[in-house]
Amino acid sequence: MPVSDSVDLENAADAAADTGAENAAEADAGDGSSTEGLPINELFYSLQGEGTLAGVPSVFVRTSGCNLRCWFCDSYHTSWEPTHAWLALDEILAKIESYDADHVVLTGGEPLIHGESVALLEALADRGYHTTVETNGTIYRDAPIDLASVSPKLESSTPTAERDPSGEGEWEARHESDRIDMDSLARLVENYDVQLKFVVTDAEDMSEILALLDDLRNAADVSISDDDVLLMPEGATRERLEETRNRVADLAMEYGFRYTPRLHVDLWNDAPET
Ligand SMILES: C[S@@+](CC[C@H](N)C(=O)[O-])C[C@H]1O[C@@H](n2cnc3c(N)ncnc32)[C@H](O)[C@@H]1O
Ligand SMILES: Nc1nc2[nH]cc(C(=O)O)c2c(=O)[nH]1
Ligand code: SF4
Ligand SMILES: [Mg+2]
Repeated sequence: MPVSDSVDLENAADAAADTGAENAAEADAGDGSSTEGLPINELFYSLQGEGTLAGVPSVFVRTSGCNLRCWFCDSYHTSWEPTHAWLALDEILAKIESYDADHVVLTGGEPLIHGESVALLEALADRGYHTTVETNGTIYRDAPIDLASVSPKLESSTPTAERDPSGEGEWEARHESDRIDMDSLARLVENYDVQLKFVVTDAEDMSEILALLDDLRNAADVSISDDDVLLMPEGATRERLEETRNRVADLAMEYGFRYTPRLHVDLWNDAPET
């Protein structure tokens, strides 16, 4: 169900030169109070494809800019080569309200690098929407979030020179040092309903997931159920998912975690606005 009424990227010429997180974050006054709107890469209506709400019709708001660079990022034009239109909150809300949906998914890029995401979430809560935020878990913000869909990044996401999609590993060290922030993860699980959604390629990812869960259970003063831990196969295309999904399903059964499909990839492959 790709949607025709997508955001206008034609005015984004300046923004296209943007390196991502740095410039996008400049719009944030640093105290979560920026008023410049948000850099929007796409805004569309689809089915939630991942996690415990898979299958729920939802409006997706995809901000641009990210503080990490996963080599496998399925949203290349929000991270490695960001493009976006700057939209005022009113414009974003009007587009969301043009769809007949109760659920809104705020994603990116990394939506929580933008202070203005808080204002958007507050406006959505005022209007009665259920909000999911898809986040890499490195940034905590206080906002009305119904489901924090947190996807901590494993070592297997790091863009080494061999895996870098657009360079020779320039982001490797920064990604590796920033990908886990235990304090932010603990605050997220303490303050929100959370699903922890790990992108898994093979069995080598599992020891890191177990160690991270141990650390997080020690750091947070709430309990974390294995039911809230989801294994998601790595793959931005149907072809790639064919290689990973059964392996990951077997790992979910072996370790007693949930498996989540990537419904949108099954349905629409890697088409934009799906
Ligand atoms: C593009 S990210 C945006 C939100 C946030 N930056 C994050 O990573 O959680 C949305 C979701 O897609 C997942 N993802 C990105 N690329 C993927 C891939 N190639 N295979 C499986 N999941 C992927 C992320 O882990 C995250 O759960
Ligand atoms: N259909 C659909 N479901 C999704 N759930 C999380 C997504 C994301 O990119 O954050 C996503 C997405 O891009 N499409
Ligand atoms: S953290 Fe999310 S948006 Fe950023 S590069 Fe990784 S998958 Fe892409
Ligand atoms: Mg996606």
